[in-house]
Amino acid sequence: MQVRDVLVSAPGKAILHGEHAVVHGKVALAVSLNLRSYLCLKATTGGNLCVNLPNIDTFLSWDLSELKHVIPPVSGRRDELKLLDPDLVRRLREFVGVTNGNLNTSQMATLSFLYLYLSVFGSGELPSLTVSVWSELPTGAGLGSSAAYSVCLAAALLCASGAISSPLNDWDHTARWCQEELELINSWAFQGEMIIHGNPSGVDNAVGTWGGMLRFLAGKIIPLSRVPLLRILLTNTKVPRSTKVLVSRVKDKINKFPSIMAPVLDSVDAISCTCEKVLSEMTSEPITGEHYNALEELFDINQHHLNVMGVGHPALDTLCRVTLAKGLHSKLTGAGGGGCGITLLRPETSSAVVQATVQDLKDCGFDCWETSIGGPARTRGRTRERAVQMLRIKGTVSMVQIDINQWKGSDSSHLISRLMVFC
Ligand SMILES: Nc1ncnc2c1ncn2[C@@H]1O[C@H](COP(=O)(O)OP(=O)(O)O)[C@@H](O)[C@H]1O
Ligand SMILES: C[C@@](O)(CCOP(=O)(O)O)CC(=O)O
Ligand SMILES: [Mg+2]
Repeated sequence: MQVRDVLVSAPGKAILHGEHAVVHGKVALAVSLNLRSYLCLKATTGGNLCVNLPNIDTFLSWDLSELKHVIPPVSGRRDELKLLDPDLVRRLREFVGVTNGNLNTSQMATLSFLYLYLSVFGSGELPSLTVSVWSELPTGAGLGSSAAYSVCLAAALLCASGAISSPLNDWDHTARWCQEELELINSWAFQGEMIIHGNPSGVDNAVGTWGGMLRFLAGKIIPLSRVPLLRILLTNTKVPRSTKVLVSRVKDKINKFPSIMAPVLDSVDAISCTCEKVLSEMTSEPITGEHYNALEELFDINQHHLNVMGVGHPALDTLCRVTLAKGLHSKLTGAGGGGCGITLLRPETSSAVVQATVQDLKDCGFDCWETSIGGPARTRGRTRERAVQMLRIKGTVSMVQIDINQWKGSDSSHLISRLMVFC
């Protein structure tokens, strides 16, 4: 079978409000980050399937003749992508040697890769491929690395199989797919997330696919096109955690104390809606200190709710305390239990204060960096460099034709060269 070589990229995300509650049908607001995952897929002739995942030290290869036996006898192309094929999952778990118990980092990534590969190609001849994925995102830290990984896999495999187009644009060395193709990528990425998370809401893969800021409610995705540019700090406490474990911990708590937890989830829903309203006001009227006061208070209230849900961590408490000492407000982002937090910076926050805060957080052993989210994200009518830069901010999943010179001197150059080793 003739497959196309593909290089794709998808962004990570930060959740402003609604993590966990979104799994239970409440509103979440999430936004793409200018940290991305990259995937290089190459057709080979060796009769095997190789996967290189340098972020998690996983380098594997299988004979296609062995893999063929994993495909269930009645497996065909499935159009219903809201549920996993239980027979294929069982066979794959046997194949990778975990029939019961939790999967580790490498097994989760391998299983979701093999699941998507066999689902996309299983009804025909299996192609010989080498797939390499590399990410700028910390893995398992709340910035949606699993979703960016799943979106890249879905986009690349669908593209290689010819199920979606490969519309490369010479002008900005990137290309985006049409809405129908993006919906297909998103629903396959959701399958990958189901293997990694167990019970994902779908918000992370939606941001990985469409980028920008989204309102997400029970599978419904509404892009928020008018949002102010916000300066933030992202802090990685480096405390490892697993989204799957935390999501199931919250579910247990809801089952144990339904009448106590329901109002908490409702309150988080109201926080997301209030935040959306404040953000919208900030684009339609002059921005005042009151807007920032409201955003800060919403962060504080939500952080308390997340502690009530049982997804806080002493390291996240430290983050909140250290930033508050400088007058800045923080909350965890993503599944919590460690991982990353987000701190809102006000327009008047001086670079001296930012630098001192970053230093204090580094002194706690955390990684911390300033970035921005939201803002206008149009790429049309700009120079190529600006377009590439804006695409990183806007963050839709895209095909990328990497010209290594383009990245020379940028922070990403060494990262991209590392990826190129595997391509
Ligand atoms: N670059 C990557 N390469 C391979 N697997 C990845 C990569 N990024 C994420 N993953 C998979 O996603 C899992 C982390 O997902 P999760 O616990 O949801 O955290 P996150 O907040 O980063 O999404 C990892 O254990 C791994 O299986
Ligand atoms: C906790 C949750 O709301 C977000 C998880 O994000 P992350 O995997 O921690 O980046 C789960 C979900 O929405 O599927
Ligand atoms: Mg995840």
